[in-house]
Amino acid sequence: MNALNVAGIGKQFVMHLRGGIRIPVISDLSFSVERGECVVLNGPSGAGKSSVLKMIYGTYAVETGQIFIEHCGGRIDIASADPRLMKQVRQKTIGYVSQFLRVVPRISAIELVAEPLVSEGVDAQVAIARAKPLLERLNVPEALWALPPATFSGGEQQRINIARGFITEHPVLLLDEPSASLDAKNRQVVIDLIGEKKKAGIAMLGIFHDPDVRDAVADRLVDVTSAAVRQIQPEQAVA
Ligand SMILES: Nc1ncnc2c1ncn2[C@@H]1O[C@H](COP(=O)(O)OP(=O)(O)OP(=O)(O)O)[C@@H](O)[C@H]1O
Repeated sequence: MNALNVAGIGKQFVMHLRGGIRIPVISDLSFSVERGECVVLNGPSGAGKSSVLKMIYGTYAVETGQIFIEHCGGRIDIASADPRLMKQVRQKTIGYVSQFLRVVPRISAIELVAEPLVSEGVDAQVAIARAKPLLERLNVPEALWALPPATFSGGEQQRINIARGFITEHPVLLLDEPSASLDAKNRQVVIDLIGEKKKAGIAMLGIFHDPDVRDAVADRLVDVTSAAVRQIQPEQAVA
C-alpha cells in the first residue's frame, strides 16, 4: 500500500483584499509515494510545488481531491481532516523540513532540534542526547548549540531545520529545498541522511532545485506543471 496517495488535488488562492482576484495554482494532480522512496516535485518557479507540500502538511486547505495517508493504523484523508487530527498527524506521521527555520526567542538551537521528539513524549534529556550527533553530522559548531539561532547564518539556520526534520521517525517526510543554502560538504550530509531514511522505509516527497542533489536522491520525478494553471482571473460576479 502507498504511504502517501495524492488523488486529483486542486487549489486556487483568492485574494480577498485585491478585489477577489483568483490565482489558480494546481488542478487535478495525482501521484503516490511508496515506503522507502524519495519522489521529487519538479516544475518551474511558481508552478505550485511548495503549495503541494503545504496542502499535504495541512497548512493550505485542499480545494478539490483527496490526500490519503496511513495514520495510527488507519487510512485518513488529509483534505477533509479537522485541525485537531492534523495536529496529531504532524506529531506522529508527517515530518516537514521547511525552507526557513521558524526561530523561537530564547530557545536554544539544540532545544529546537530536540523539540519534535519532546512533543512526541520523549524525555527531554533523551531528546537532547539524540540531537547532538545530528548537529555534529551537520557540522554545526558546538559553541552554537546553546544559543538561539536568530543570529545564525542562513546555512546554519537551515542545518538546524534539517536536524529538526530528521530527528524523528515520522513515516512520511516532506522536504522543501532542504539543501538550498548549503555548501557541498553539507549537501552531501543531506544526501546521506535521505539515503538512510530510505533504508528505514520512510516515504519522502521533496523539492530540490540543485540538479546534483535531485539526481542523487530522486527515485522518481513528478512534474506539477501539467497540473498547474497559470492564468489569473478576476472573480466572476455571482448573478
Ligand atoms: N498564501 C498564498 N497566497 C496567495 N498566493 C500564493 C500563496 N502561496 C503561494 N501562492 C502563489 O501560488 C503560486 C505557486 O507558489 P509556490 O510557492 O507553490 O510555487 P513553487 O513552484 O514552489 O515556486 P518556487 O520554485 O519559486 O519556490 C505562486 O504564483 C504564488 O504566488
